[in-house]
Amino acid sequence: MQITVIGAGAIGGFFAGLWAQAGLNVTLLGRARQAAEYANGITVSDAQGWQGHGQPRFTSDPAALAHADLIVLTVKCTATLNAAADIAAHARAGTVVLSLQNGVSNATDLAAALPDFTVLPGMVGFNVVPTGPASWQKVVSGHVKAQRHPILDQLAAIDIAPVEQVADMERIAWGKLLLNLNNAINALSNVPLREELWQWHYRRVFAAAQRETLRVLKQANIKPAKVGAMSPTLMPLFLSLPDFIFRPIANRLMQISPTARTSMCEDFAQGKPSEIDFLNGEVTDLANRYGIAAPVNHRIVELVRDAENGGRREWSGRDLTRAVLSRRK
Ligand SMILES: NC(=O)C1=CN([C@@H]2O[C@H](COP(=O)(O)OP(=O)(O)OC[C@H]3O[C@@H](n4cnc5c(N)ncnc54)[C@H](OP(=O)(O)O)[C@@H]3O)[C@@H](O)[C@H]2O)C=CC1
Ligand SMILES: CC(C)(CO)C(=O)C(=O)O
Repeated sequence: MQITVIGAGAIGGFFAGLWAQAGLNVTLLGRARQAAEYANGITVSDAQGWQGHGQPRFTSDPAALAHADLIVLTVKCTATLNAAADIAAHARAGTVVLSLQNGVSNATDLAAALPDFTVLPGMVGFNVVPTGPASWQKVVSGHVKAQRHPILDQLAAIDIAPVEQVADMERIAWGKLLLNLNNAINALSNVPLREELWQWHYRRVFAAAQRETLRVLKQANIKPAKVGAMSPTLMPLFLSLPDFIFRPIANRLMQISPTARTSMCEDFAQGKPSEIDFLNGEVTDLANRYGIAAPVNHRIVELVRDAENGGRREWSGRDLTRAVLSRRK
């Protein structure tokens, strides 16, 4: 049974290393420039002190997809269709493709591009950061979930990040998207996740984006699942609490290491296009389809696009609140 992970970044590097150290047969399909970095395997760890080392095969040749029994896609949403073209060109028809990406539309897009393959949506509920070359650490508590399929049984019992199989991923994907509404705020703040969430002004913007999204989802009759420590409807209330109440409760509910940053913050740092269209952009698209306004998410999309085009990147909580919330009407 061969697993090929496409994308040797944070999520791909972490899972390829984790699964290889657990004894699974793993190939990591990355870019040619990454070959030297991954030549001696991958160190994986968590923030509680666990550490392991795995040695997946590294290749930058998509022809290697011909040997895969399970393909795990860990590229950014902006790269999904290019990766799908590689899969269509090289992998065997019928191969299972698991998307471990954020957003709600990757699996649908993949299924449309790969009609002869079995596509499974998946969700990674935690954050991964580099701790050195070919060295990845899980720095936020959380789970991995995926659409049920027998081929995933081999990933179910792996410590640190077991893959839980579920019957319906749509509600879970929307539950995760509610958390990912913070990715843009974190990127625009340009401070680590914990430092950002510890500030009421940033949380106000996050809560407003969530409230608006919950209203849109209600119209669309989508009931987002609980993905983090709290139900989706309680989250905006919790985020709106003053710091002196929020911080001690948050400390008990979630582990966020001081180095954690959202993946969009990393995109900004590396000058890569962000996934904004697949996160807050999904909300504004859905709102448009139902003829309702989503000014908070709309404004956040605008600010991220502006930052990507050279505009302001380091927003204080107060300035961001003013820029997003004062123009709501
Ligand atoms: N980072 C995190 O902690 C979390 C990320 N996620 C989600 O997981 C997904 C992956 O994110 P992340 O790991 O951070 O992304 P990264 O940008 O760190 O890694 C993606 C890698 O895939 C490479 N890539 C893109 N297309 C191909 C291709 N066709 N063949 C081979 N390699 C390719 C990219 O190379 P290049 O840059 O050259 O294109 C890059 O090295 C995203 O949807 C993200 O939102 C979910 C939870 C947490
Ligand atoms: C941080 C986390 C886990 C939730 O926002 C994430 O999904 C990301 O960084 O993209």
